[in-house]
Amino acid sequence: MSTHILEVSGLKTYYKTRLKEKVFAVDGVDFELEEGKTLGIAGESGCGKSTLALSLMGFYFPPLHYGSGSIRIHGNDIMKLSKEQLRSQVSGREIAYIPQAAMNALNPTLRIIHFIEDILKEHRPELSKKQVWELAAERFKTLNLPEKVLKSYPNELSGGMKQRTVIAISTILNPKVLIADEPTSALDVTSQKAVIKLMKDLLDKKYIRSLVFITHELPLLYHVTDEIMVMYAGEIVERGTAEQMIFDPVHPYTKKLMGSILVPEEGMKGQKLAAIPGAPPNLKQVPPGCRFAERCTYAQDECLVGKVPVHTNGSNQYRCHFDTETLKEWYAHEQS
Ligand SMILES: Nc1ncnc2c1ncn2[C@@H]1O[C@H](COP(=O)(O)OP(=O)(O)OP(=O)(O)O)[C@@H](O)[C@H]1O
Repeated sequence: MSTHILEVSGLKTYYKTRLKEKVFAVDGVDFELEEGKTLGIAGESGCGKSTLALSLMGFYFPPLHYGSGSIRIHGNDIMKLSKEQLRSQVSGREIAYIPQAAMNALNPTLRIIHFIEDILKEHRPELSKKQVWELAAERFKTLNLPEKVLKSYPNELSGGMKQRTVIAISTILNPKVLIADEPTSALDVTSQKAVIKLMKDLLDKKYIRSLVFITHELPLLYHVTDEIMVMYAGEIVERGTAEQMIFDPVHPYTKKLMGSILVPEEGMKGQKLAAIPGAPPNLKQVPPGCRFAERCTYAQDECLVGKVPVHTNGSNQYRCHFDTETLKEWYAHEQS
């Protein structure tokens, strides 16, 4: 039996602008996530990471539209459900999403317990107010968060505590998959570590079964995730184990992204995505052939036309016209 908790196949979603133009932000994405595993998603700004996260939740509200493809959680295609079924059966229970800057979106006039009461009122209506408090207090205790936070207002909490609180609230229903979009950005290093520890605790205690972690902080992905997927212009261009993606990337784009951290681990600290000359293509009108070709130093005429093959070598998959041997030869030549 498949141990895949999440299986995404041929997913295409797009924005429709006010001028009725389509922005193909997620353009044929396939991947699966095993139970108990953590997957990192990296890529430059605008490559479609957040749109993929929203799409996985089934959050299709204009201007975002579903095009085609399936999203299966434990084999059940959530795209076959109505909006109401998605809201009541999937969101928060099967899959939870913490958007970028979620901690700043908490209503400042409400105490933290209120947000938990709101969720449980909808999903566990049989619980009394006292039982909700007990459940919340127990959860906070096991996650090393002080119980008194439940009585606090959001603005009384530090940034790091607020973010950990948001994560605890979002996972109160024990969702199978948690998608965290840049959960550590804008936090100091100590708070980042506390947020990472909290997410590891959620997995260890089986409050969540799998984690999708979106971030620009490559060293974080290496330490937190089992696998990393790199997106470029709405597509997945490479996927592999965290170790392979950081230290032995195959796709020219991943190579450029990761190039700056091919140094001993200690040296990775503080590294961010390296700037790559040029800009990604306009997602309203994606070019034929390889989408990275214009910026790729290895591109040849054939890259500009035709379908780009996906190569599989063990756990590594990448989308490029060239085989691994050829690419590695070029890389070695460049270094010598
Ligand atoms: N509401 C919207 N309407 C039209 N286009 C949008 C909308 N939101 C995002 N886009 C476009 O969709 C594409 C993907 O954006 P998305 O925010 O998913 O990228 P991202 O990789 O998450 O970037 P970042 O790291 O900056 O959050 C971009 O071209 C962006 O301009």
